[in-house]
Parts: sequence; structure tokens; C-alpha cells
Amino acid sequence: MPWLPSTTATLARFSSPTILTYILSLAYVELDPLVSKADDPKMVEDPGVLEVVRQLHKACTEAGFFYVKGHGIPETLLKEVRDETRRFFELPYEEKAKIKLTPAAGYRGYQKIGENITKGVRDMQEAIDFYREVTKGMYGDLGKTIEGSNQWPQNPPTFKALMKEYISLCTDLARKIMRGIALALGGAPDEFEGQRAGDPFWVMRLIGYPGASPVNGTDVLKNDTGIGCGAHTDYGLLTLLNQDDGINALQVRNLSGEWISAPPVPGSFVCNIGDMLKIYSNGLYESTIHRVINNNSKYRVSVVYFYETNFDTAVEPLDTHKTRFNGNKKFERAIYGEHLIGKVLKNFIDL
Ligand SMILES: N=C(N)NCCCC[C@H](N)C(=O)O
Ligand SMILES: O=C(O)CCC(=O)C(=O)O
Ligand SMILES: [Fe+2]
Repeated sequence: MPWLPSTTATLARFSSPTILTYILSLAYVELDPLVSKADDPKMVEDPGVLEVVRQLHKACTEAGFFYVKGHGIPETLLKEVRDETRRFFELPYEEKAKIKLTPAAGYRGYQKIGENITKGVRDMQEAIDFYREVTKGMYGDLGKTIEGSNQWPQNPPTFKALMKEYISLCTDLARKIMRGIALALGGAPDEFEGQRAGDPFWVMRLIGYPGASPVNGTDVLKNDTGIGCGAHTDYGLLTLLNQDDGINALQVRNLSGEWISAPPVPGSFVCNIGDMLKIYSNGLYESTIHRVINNNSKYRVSVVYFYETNFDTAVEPLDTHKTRFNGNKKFERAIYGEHLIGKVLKNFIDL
């Protein structure tokens, strides 16, 4: 197909979801009917909602990764959040180190390049982690590791207010998508509310990936593995990824084991399934492996919001999915908080 465009700039000119899906190889879901009806008691009778649910189900079974548009969060805000993140990372190290991540700070805060590891290998990224607040004793021993309040930078001065607004919009959007996914799994819309995820834990990770040719002689170059983020799955229910325009760096492993690109599409989120949703669906939905390689010369920013279950919830397959289609019994069981803490404790070096 010689006419197929390859740059994101060209992609952005297409408004038709059908054309986009075709080009991107990952599904593209127009969420508007679900987002506007997600709290309507009659949502299950709405043909528009049911069409979104059908598409979500297809995307979740086929790839575990998909794009969403029509999600209600303005493109200008998505961009502003990335720009604000970039402004923070452009600050001198001493300034960024004021909110340095330490175990004493509940693993919240700034990590310099090379401090984050995936499967023992350094990731070529700097980042800030924010978690839902966990007050002392809130989850007993289970929550101790990440107890505390977030470390908000003073600089840029608008940072905290902007990010809090963004977190609140993402939380609401993810809740609505999960109502659609609940229906897609044959459950009631509120399947992921109450004891399961009615008090959802969340994580926000702001990430900066240096370009492929950093200035000669820096530590960045010496330690460079070329991998911005090693292959991994996400831990919770659903991830909303807001990635920089114009840089193709995210890769997703498809069912055949090939790495396929998930290029940025302006105004959209890339969504993917986490380990807890894989368990709830008894493996029908996969928490798909992905990684980041920034071969571009430009510095890349991504803002990742993770929507999770209640922190102390025991996750196991939904009643409707206890038996897999091949007749096997239960898949797995996990306490979300244990799963998260297990990961957090392995994610950093030299702290
Ligand atoms: N909550 C999530 N998914 N955080 C990002 C995970 C990035 C990979 C991580 N170093 C690991 O090894 O899991
Ligand atoms: O930066 C990205 O595009 C993805 C980052 C990611 O997968 C993660 O932090 O879990
Ligand atoms: Fe991820």
C-alpha cells in the first residue's frame, strides 16, 4: 500500500477511526457514547454504549492495547501536562533532587536517569512517581512501604494544581472505561466498584527519555542500554498513556510475539490492561508486554496514569469467568497491594 503515510503528523490529519485503526494495527475506540452515558442507569440499553462495549471487548481480547478518542479530556490539556513535565525535567539536577525518591518518602518522588530498573537492567529514563495518598497505618503492614504524601515540586509553580486536575479527570475517565469493560466481560456495569475498585488506588508516573544521541561524555552515554523502559506488564486494571507527539518509541508485543509500534496519535490516549484485569478476566484479557526505545534524537516525555483496584483487595477471576473456555479452573489470585509493593521494591537501584 504505497500511499500509506508513516508519520504521526500525517496520521493526525485523518479523522476517521476506521482509517486510523487500519494504519495503526492497534484498535481505535471512539468512547464518546460510553463516556456520556456511563452513569445513566439505562446505559446497558443504549445501542451506542453497546457498540463501544463490543469494540472494547474485541480490543481487549485481541491485543490488550488500544487507542481511545472521544474521551472528553481536551487535547490542549494533554499537551499542557506533557509540557509541564518537560519543564520540570529541564530544571538543573539540584532542583529536581529536592523531591528525590527515597524509601523514607514512601517511594514517591524524582528518580534520575539509570535509577529505575526493569528485570535488573537500567532504564534510560528519569521519572517522578506519585501515588494515591496512604496515611499511617491505613493498610497495616501491607501499605507501609508507600505510606506518605506525594512530593510536589515548587517549580514549575503551576505543576501541582495542573497535575491534580489531570489525575482527577483520568480517574473519572478510567472508572467509566471500566464500566464498559465490566459489561464487555458479561458483568454488571458496577462490577469493578464497591469492594473491588470502588476506592481505586492510582499511580501517576511522569517520564522523560533522553534522545538517542545525548551530548558526548555524559553519564547518560556511558550507561546507555538503548532501552528507555524494559519489557514489562502494568500492575493494576487499566493504564492511560499520554505520549509525546511525533516520536515513535512505544512498542507492544502482539499475540504472535512480534514487537509492533504504538505511535502517538494527538489527542488520544493509549490504553492497556494491567495484571489485575487479567486475573479478573481469567486470562481472557492479557496484560500485554510493552517496552520503550527512544531512537529519536528528541527528548521524549510521557505521562502515565495507572487506574488500579482498591489497595487491599484480593483479586480473583469474576464468577462469570471462574472456568475458562477450555474447562480449566482458576487462573491466579493476588492482593493488589502485595503485587504493587513487590514490584516497587525491585524497581530501583542505589537508593
Ligand atoms: N506501575 C507501573 N506499571 N510502572 C511502570 C513499570 C515500568 C517497569 C518497571 N521498572 C518494572 O520492572 O515493572
Ligand atoms: O513511556 C511510555 O510510553 C510507556 C511507559 C510505561 O510503559 C510504564 O511506565 O509503565
Ligand atoms: Fe507500562
